[in-house]
Amino acid sequence: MPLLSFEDVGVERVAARRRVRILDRVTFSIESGETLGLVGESGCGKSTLAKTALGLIPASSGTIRFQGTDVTHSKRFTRDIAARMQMVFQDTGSALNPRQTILSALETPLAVRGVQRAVRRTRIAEVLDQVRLPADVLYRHPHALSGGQRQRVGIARAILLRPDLIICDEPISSLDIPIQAQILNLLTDLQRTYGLAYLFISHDLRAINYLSDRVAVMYRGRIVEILRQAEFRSGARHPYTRTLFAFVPGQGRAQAALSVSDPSVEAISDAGCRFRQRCPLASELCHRAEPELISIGVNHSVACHHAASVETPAALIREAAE
Ligand SMILES: Nc1ncnc2c1ncn2[C@@H]1O[C@H](COP(=O)(O)OP(=O)(O)OP(=O)(O)O)[C@@H](O)[C@H]1O
Repeated sequence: MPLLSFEDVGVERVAARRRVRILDRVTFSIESGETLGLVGESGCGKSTLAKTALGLIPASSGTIRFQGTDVTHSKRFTRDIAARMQMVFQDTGSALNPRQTILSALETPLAVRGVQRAVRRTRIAEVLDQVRLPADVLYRHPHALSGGQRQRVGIARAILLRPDLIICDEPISSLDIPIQAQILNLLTDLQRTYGLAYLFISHDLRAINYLSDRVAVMYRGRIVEILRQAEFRSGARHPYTRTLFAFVPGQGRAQAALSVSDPSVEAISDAGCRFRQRCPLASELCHRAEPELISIGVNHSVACHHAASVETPAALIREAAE
């Protein structure tokens, strides 16, 4: 049984008095202890997906299950499930209350669950040690800490209740490069200690590659490909996934492809493939019908009419070498 699963999940919001579809038939699952990387350009719906998983944004359609329990509607989102699914945010500053000391930020989730004071203090000392923060941070306020230290506090708070899944939404993008590497290593160590699963959302393809077992690629509100990390670079079938790595090894242009923001939401309601305007393979069929996300192998699904016929980057590289 997967830890978390989305089946055909849709999210609609009202913007400028119009209903817009932000997530469209999103389907994926995360197994216990694995890391699913989620990548896609700005505005494609990654944060919305994260908040929907946590019950913070209601799904308009589809089914969300956590360890087999249907949690699509927030009423089913019990305190127990909320404890087992935690989040680490991008913005280390606003994720913590500026008026609260770190001790109070870490004590509150335990106190509301009725954990005794002495047990709370022992657990807080334990998680501080695990995120490699000195005990004196407890008496400071968030503004007195560096960005990296604040993110460690965010991670400490996320592991306090021993969750099964942590959703990390761009957890390193506001940090300096050396600190980013430390946080990635910390996440890896904690995964081993707790048997954690991560949904790891990032624009940083190197971070995605470093941490993920599988990678889900999102484009304008839909998951267009899911594949094993080992195949992300060389076995991708969707033309959008392939553009992400079209310019390796420098990766600069790939990052540019990820930061393009053209989520013109109206286009989502069109009948055809949402990537067709940017796709070198677009055919008449792509203009007419939206491709479904279908399995094309072990741990590999793709939503492209031409997935079976296109050469993978690995094949193209081999061809060029011959
Ligand atoms: N409350 C809302 N009402 C209407 N539209 C919204 C709302 N929240 C987000 N959107 C729109 O939904 C789309 C997806 O937003 P979301 O923040 O999930 O994208 P993202 O992939 O996380 O982007 P980024 O990488 O920049 O954080 C965007 O076009 C955004 O403008």
